[in-house]
Parts: sequence; structure tokens; C-alpha cells
Amino acid sequence: MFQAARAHLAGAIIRSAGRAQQPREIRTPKSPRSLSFPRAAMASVDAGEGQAAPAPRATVSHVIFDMDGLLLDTEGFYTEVQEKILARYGKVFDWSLKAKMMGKKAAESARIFVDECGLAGLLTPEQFLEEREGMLQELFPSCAVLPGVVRLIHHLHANEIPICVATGSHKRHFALKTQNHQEMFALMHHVVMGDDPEVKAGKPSPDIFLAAMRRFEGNVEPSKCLVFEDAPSGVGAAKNAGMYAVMVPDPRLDVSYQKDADQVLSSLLDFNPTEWGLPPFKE
Ligand SMILES: O=P(O)(O)OC[C@H](O)CO
Ligand SMILES: [Mg+2]
Repeated sequence: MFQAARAHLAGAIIRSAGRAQQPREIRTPKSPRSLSFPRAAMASVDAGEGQAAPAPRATVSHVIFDMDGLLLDTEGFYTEVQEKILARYGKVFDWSLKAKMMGKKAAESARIFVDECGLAGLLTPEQFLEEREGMLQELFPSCAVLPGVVRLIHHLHANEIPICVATGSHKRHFALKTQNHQEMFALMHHVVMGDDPEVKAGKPSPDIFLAAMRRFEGNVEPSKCLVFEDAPSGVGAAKNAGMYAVMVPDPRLDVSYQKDADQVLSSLLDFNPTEWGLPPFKE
């Protein structure tokens, strides 16, 4: 079984929509790689009614969402199925292995599973994928949307902020996962999937986020893109692309995996668009 949430994630752990939440942690943003952070923008700005509001961490114009574990509550399905497979070999699936697999393309995560669990000679990555496929196909259509997602997507779309999805999932799994959430995904300008020809290497390669950026209209710079991710490999991909990364990690993931993120939130419900130069929520 998984290790209990670590002691340094202490504080009230609140369960919501099947996912544990940890107290919110905000950190100072790091500039996208090879770009200098606009320090002048850190000065206070007038928020109206004579009140000074903190200046944005950065001003972005485009938003890219990861899907599994960020928009949709699907990571638990992968975990459940992988625990079952591993149990047959008398082994335990834990969060250090999960951290290495999540966000990756299927073939890459299968290779990691077999190698890290010492299953070479017993199970090939192809056999692993075949075995988990039937179980996953049954589970995916029942996936739920994670807290704060609907509000944020509708808000950005209503304010004409270009939004898209960049997921390591391939086309067939994407269709199963989104079949009951089509209205929400229709608000995306585009979706880039792991089996897209432009995505030569999976996360943490920047390929998928750069392809997602190029498909927006106009000439968009990486430093104008804000990526939302749950996986360490996804945060790495965003930073390798020169973009800003907001991480919404599962609290069972070791805090050391949060070090590259510009901001860490326990839930998208805690996201404040004005911190990134985006229009404020109305309510
Ligand atoms: O987190 P995503 O959306 O990139 O998906 C990656 C895999 O399909 C699941 O870890
Ligand atoms: Mg993800």
C-alpha cells in the first residue's frame, strides 16, 4: 500500500472529491529558464478604492492545462490497476514509483514500471500495457472533474483567455476519459496528446508544451504561457519549455517534487488569476 502522507505535509488534511488536500503553499516564482523575471512588476499596483494589491507574480496571456490528475481525477485509476498487477508479483506499488510514472507517455511509464519493479524477464512493458488496458478502459469513462476546474475554465474562456490541453494520454484514452465531459473540453482552443507527431519525447521534454503553444493563434512566447500540472515530469516539461508552472500535486507525493514549480496549490479552488495578470473572478 501507499505510504501515509508525510509528516512534513502536516496540517489539516481535507478529503475532497476523492482527493486529499494539503494546506496551501505559495512560493516566489522562478523566471522561466533563460528569461529574466520582470522585477519591476513586483511593485504594488492600485487595486481600486485606494487599496494597494500585490503586483502579479508575472503577466501571462495563455493557459495550458495538463489533464490526468489536474483536470480529471484519473490518476487513482492508474494507481489502482498498477497496485493489482504488482501485487501478483508480491510487490508493493508506492508513491516514489508513482512519481516517476505519472505524466509520462504510456510506453515510457510501462518501461519504468518493469525496470523499477525488477520485473524484467517476468513481464514485458508491452504485456504490462496490455494487462492494464482492459481494467483502465472500464474505469476511465467514470472519471470526475477535480475541484475548481469548471469554475476556472469557464472564467478564462468567458474572458477570452486562450486555453488548451496538453496531455501525455493518447487519443484512444483521451476519448474514453472525456466522453462525459465534452462540454468542458469544447471550450479548449485545442488539445495536444501524447501520440501527436509533434510530441517526439514525453514529459519532462518540453515538446508537448511547445507544440501546444505554437497552436495558439499569433506569435506566443513561452514566458506568456502558464501551465497547470500535477506531475513532477509535467512541471519539468513546462520549465524546460521556458513557461511558468503552477503545480497542484497529490499530497502523497513527496514535497521534494515541488521544488521546480513557480506556485504550489492544494487545489485549483485556491488559484487567484490576478496573481498571474489574469482577470479576477467576479464572485
Ligand atoms: O497527466 P497527463 O494528462 O499528461 O497524462 C499522463 C498519463 O496519461 C497519466 O499519467
Ligand atoms: Mg497529469
